[in-house]
Amino acid sequence: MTTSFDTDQGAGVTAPAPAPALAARTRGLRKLYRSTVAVDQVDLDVPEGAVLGMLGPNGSGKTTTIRMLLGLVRPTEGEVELLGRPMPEGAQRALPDVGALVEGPGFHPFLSGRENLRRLASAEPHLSSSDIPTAVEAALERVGLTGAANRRYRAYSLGMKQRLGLAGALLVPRRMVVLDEPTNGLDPAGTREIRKIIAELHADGVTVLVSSHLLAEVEATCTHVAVLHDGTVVAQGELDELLESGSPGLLVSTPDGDKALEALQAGRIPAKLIPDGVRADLTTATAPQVVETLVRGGVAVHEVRRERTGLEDLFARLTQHEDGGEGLSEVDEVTA
Ligand SMILES: Nc1ncnc2c1ncn2[C@@H]1O[C@H](COP(=O)(O)OP(=O)(O)OP(=O)(O)O)[C@@H](O)[C@H]1O
Repeated sequence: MTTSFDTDQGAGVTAPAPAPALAARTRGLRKLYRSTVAVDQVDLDVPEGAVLGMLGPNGSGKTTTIRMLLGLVRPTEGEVELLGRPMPEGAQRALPDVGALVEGPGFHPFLSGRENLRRLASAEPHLSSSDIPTAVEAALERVGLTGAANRRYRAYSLGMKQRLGLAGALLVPRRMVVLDEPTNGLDPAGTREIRKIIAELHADGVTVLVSSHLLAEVEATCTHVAVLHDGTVVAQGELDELLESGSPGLLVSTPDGDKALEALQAGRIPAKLIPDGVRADLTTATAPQVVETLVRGGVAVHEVRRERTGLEDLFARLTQHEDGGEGLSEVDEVTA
């Protein structure tokens, strides 16, 4: 099942909204490793300015998709477009505007963090050599590595290596930043810093694509989400819409609970009493119909909001294995 939220939903009532500009898109993307299908028929849309969380259990194809987006892996079939350029052919034009933190960045083990970053900076087409020292120091500062900048890379902890990779992604202002499991190996303070950096990038209008198997991380930082399972996208869209779509309930706060229940029942809308009002079922009625029914029935409606599914429930439902197991391990659930 693929749940997508096209902007032209509801066409026929009003003119369809223009499709959002996409910072990245894939169509019919497929990657085979011998007989292993790593990614299958993936149509991914990354709207410009979004923070899109790519969620999926281990082995669901997140890293392979990201690698194909960045032109690091050639698709077996399908199309990839990054900042309007076909990949991997357009890599030279697209990549200078894309900062990426992907597994195993090629840092030199015997050079310090700072020296590694300087080497990386010298390969940045958007950075003149006179600006390299300032850009390197700013990036080190931003990821909290200034104090450890003179230590050799091989002496870095996993978290420090992640931070250095992130510093590389942030050396120059980018149009898009792609982060594959950025909080891997980071302690809670490091995780919070990553969230802050993602929020800053978002505020600056940068598109962020971040893969994660940590639901809380995605729920806290992302505007959009794409859920992968066994190499396919099983849901994608705005996070809020996705969460609301999972639960067809409208929560109505009212001091007239009994009266509200009576009015809804008379209107054949299934409902039940909840502590501060009623919950109306939206499988047969729309939210405006519920409100209209209540107002016509003389019910004082104080507040109306859609019931939201937790991302954890939604994710479990979408990635449930046929054997009944869920996509998350116990460790993940504890960490999330
Ligand atoms: N280089 C490769 N050679 C062979 N198989 C691969 C290779 N890279 C990935 N795969 C396989 O493709 C599938 C998808 O892997 P991928 O790393 O993209 O998933 P993922 O969602 O990023 O997983 P994780 O969260 O564990 O990093 C897995 O079955 C994996 O074993």
